[in-house]
Amino acid sequence: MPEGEGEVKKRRRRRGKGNEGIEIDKTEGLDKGGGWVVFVPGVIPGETITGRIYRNHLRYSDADLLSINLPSPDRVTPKCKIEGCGGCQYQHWDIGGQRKWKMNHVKELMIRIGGMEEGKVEEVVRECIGTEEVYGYRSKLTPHYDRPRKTEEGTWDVGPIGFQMRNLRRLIDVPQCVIGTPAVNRKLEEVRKDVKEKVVKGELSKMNKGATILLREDSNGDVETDHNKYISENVVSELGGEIKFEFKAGNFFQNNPFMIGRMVDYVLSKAKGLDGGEWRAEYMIDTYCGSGLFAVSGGGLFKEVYGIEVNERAIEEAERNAAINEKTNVKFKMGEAENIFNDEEVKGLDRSKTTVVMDPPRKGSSPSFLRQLLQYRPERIVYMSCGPDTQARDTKVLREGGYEVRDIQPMDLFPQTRHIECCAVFDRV
Ligand SMILES: C[S@@+](CC[C@H](N)C(=O)[O-])C[C@H]1O[C@@H](n2cnc3c(N)ncnc32)[C@H](O)[C@@H]1O
Repeated sequence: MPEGEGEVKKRRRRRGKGNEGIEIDKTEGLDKGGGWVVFVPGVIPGETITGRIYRNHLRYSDADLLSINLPSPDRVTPKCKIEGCGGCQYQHWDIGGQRKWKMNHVKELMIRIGGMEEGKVEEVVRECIGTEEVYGYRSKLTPHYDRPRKTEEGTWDVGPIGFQMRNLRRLIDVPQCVIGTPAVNRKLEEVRKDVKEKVVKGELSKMNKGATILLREDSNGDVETDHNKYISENVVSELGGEIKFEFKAGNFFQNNPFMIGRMVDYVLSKAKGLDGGEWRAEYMIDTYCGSGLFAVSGGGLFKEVYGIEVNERAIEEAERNAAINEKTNVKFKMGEAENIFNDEEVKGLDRSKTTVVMDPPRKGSSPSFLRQLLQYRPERIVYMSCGPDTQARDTKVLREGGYEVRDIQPMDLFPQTRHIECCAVFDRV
C-alpha cells in the first residue's frame, strides 16, 4: 500500500514505549467515526498486520510494516528483490487485485471529490483495463546518481545509481528494473558501467550536483540516451490505423507501448461517438495535445481536428507528425490550452458535432480552461488523466456546469505502481 493511499484503522495496543507493535486491522478500512488513520506501505486491503508508527501528523500517522499476521490471498512474491526502492508500490499484490483496487479508488474519488452519487458511479465506472505485459513494459527509465565523492583513500566513488528510496530522500542502487523493457535494461547495464568507469578515472569529479540518465526505447529496439535525438514510436490502433510518431527522446510521450493503441482506440471511439448511440462527431479539439497522439491518430475519422499545447518543441513535433502521416486536416496551435477557444476556426465549428479531448498533466486543468470550456459547450468532452484525484475535482466543475458523466474507464498503464490513468466521458445535458 503506497504512502497516502492505505487508509487503515488502528487498534491501539501499545506495547512498551513509543508506538511499537501497534496492531493495524485493515479489514475495517477507513474509520469515519473519529478513529485514527495509519498509512502503511506494502499492505493489501483485508490483511491484518503489525506496524510501527514512525511519524504522527494532525489527522493520521505513517507506519512501517513489521509483520503480516493474516495475509491476503492476493499476496504474491515480488519479482524485484531490491528492498526499499520507491519506484513500484504494488509488486506484492496480484495484478487482478491491483486493478480492482485501482477501479475502486477511482470510484471512491468520484464520490468523495467528484460529488457523484454511489449508484451513478457503479453504473459508469468500468473495470480497469490493462495488457498482459505487467513486467518489462516501460520504454523509458530515468535513473539518477549523486555527485561523485572522494573516498578516504583518495579514489572517486559514485554511490548508488537508481531511484529514490521509499519514504526516504536517498537513492537506492538499481542494476536492473523489472518493469523496464529488456532493451532498456540492457542499456542500463551498459550506461551504469560507463558512468562508474568515468567516475573511477576522475572524469566526473567536476560535477557539482548529481545527474539523471535518460533511457528511451525507440520502436526499432534501440535505446537513446540523448534528450535531443529524435526517436519514433509506431502506434497501431483499430480506429487510427498505424501512425508513426517522431519526438525528441527527452520529450513527453506515453511510455507503455503495449497500452498506447488501446488508449487511442478508447479516446477515438468516445470522441467520435462510436459507443452505441446515433450521435457522431465531425470535429475534434485535442487540448494538452503533446506531440499529437490523439489528434494525429484521429485525422482519418474527423472532418477537422485541432490541437493545442503549451510546449513549443511538442508543437513542432505534432506538426511534423501530422505531416509525415499525411493528415492535412489536423492543425496545431501553440499556447495555453484555453486559447483554443479564441481561435476563429474553432469558434466557427458546430458545437453539437464537436468533441473536446483533454489530457492535462497530473495537476489537472485550470479554472480558466474549465470556465472557457463550459462557455464553448461542445457536445462531448473526453477527459484523459494521470491524476484521478484532480480529474475528480474537475469532474465536479463539469457536472455543475451542465455536463453528465457517461463513462469512466480506468486504465492500467503502469502495472506494479500506484499510478492510475483514467478516461472520463461527459455529455452536454
Ligand atoms: C499528459 S501530457 C499529454 C500529451 C498527449 N495527449 C499524449 O498523450 O502524448 C500533458 C501535456 O500538456 C501540456 N501542457 C501542460 N500545461 C499546459 C497548458 N496550460 N496548456 C496547454 N498544454 C499544456 C504538457 O506540455 C504535456 O505535453
